[in-house]
Amino acid sequence: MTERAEIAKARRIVVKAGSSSLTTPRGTIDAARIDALVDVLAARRDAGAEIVFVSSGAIAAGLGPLGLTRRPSDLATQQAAASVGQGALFARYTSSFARYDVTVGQVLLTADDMMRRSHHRNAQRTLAQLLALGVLPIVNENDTVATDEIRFGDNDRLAALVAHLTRADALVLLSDVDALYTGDPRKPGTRRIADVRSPADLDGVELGGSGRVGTGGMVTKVEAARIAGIPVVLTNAASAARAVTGEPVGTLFHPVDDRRRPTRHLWLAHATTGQGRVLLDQGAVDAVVQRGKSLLPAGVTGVDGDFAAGDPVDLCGADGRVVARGLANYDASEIPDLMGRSTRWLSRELGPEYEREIVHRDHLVVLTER
Ligand SMILES: Nc1ncnc2c1ncn2[C@@H]1O[C@H](COP(=O)(O)OP(=O)(O)O)[C@@H](O)[C@H]1O
Ligand SMILES: N[C@@H](CCC(=O)OP(=O)(O)O)C(=O)O
Repeated sequence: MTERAEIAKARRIVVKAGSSSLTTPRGTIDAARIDALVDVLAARRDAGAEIVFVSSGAIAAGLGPLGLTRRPSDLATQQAAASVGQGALFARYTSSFARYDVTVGQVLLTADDMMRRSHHRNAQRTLAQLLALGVLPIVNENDTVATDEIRFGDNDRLAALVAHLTRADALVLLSDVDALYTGDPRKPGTRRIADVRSPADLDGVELGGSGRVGTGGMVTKVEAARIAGIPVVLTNAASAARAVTGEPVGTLFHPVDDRRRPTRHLWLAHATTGQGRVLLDQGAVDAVVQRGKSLLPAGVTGVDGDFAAGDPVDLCGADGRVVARGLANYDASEIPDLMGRSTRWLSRELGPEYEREIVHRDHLVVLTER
């Protein structure tokens, strides 16, 4: 089955719309375009799919009401605009979906929520429950509390992570451009790319910056497609109806790997950042990367950073390259006394609780295939 057919048959679809598709140049919600998009989502839902909608546009929709003519550069004003705009957007979604008797639920997430395993699980459970209750979840970043350091900024990566959270079958990214082009389509001579089947298909493609009100441009969309691990269609809002029914519009990013990885692995690989580094000798790199083994203290040669047991840490080879990420079983400060020792020695000398691995294989994901 081609991935286009898979989209036509998808039981659960995450659809993400960028700011430019939902707001006017005056910095207000674009009610007509929102209604048109809601028509599409309601129809696809009627045809049997569960839809999770990721909506940007809070900042852009808050500009007009605050008398701002362009996106502010400081975080506090962006957050104020998002607070105003998010309310306006959600009110419109509520009334627009009500035309179809569809109840919507607002889910605001931060990058930090995605990174913390317990928050991630809570978000997963809430989304599952909303879907079970027949509610259509509408997700955005919780801009009012996001800080500059840990912020999605654009919603493309958030949409890919929501696709993981909900185990969606397909992801549709709606932008102000109808496809990925060989270069910024605002320049002459660029060509549409209909399919991206492997990273090699992106060789020589110029991934430019964002349009009028968006953030991230094509770079974040291509990145989102890479991490989603499911078929991803990129097109514009005008082609949304055709995109969600699997017609050959826009650009289809084919998943590189057919295997669906467990949510836990996707979370570790894409939602977390290493809170420190554990250095491995070559034998340990081989054991972890080639043979899917746990990381034992014997193969550790060093540790960097100030992480606590349970934190995600990067596992690095002798050359410093990150080969895997996993949840540490020890605080960083404990590891120097353990490294290079056999588990048997540690258990005999320090007690049976020291028999545990530095990182257990169930909480470890190999990153070298990226
Ligand atoms: N290679 C490319 N192909 C398509 N669009 C591109 C490319 N490089 C840059 N762009 C620009 O990216 C913009 C879309 O990104 P962005 O403004 O962040 O959208 P959104 O608000 O939908 O997330 C388009 O308006 C387009 O001008
Ligand atoms: N969470 C932000 C997203 C900002 C943004 O510009 O995103 P996008 O339009 O998807 O590139 C908002 O709602 O304004």
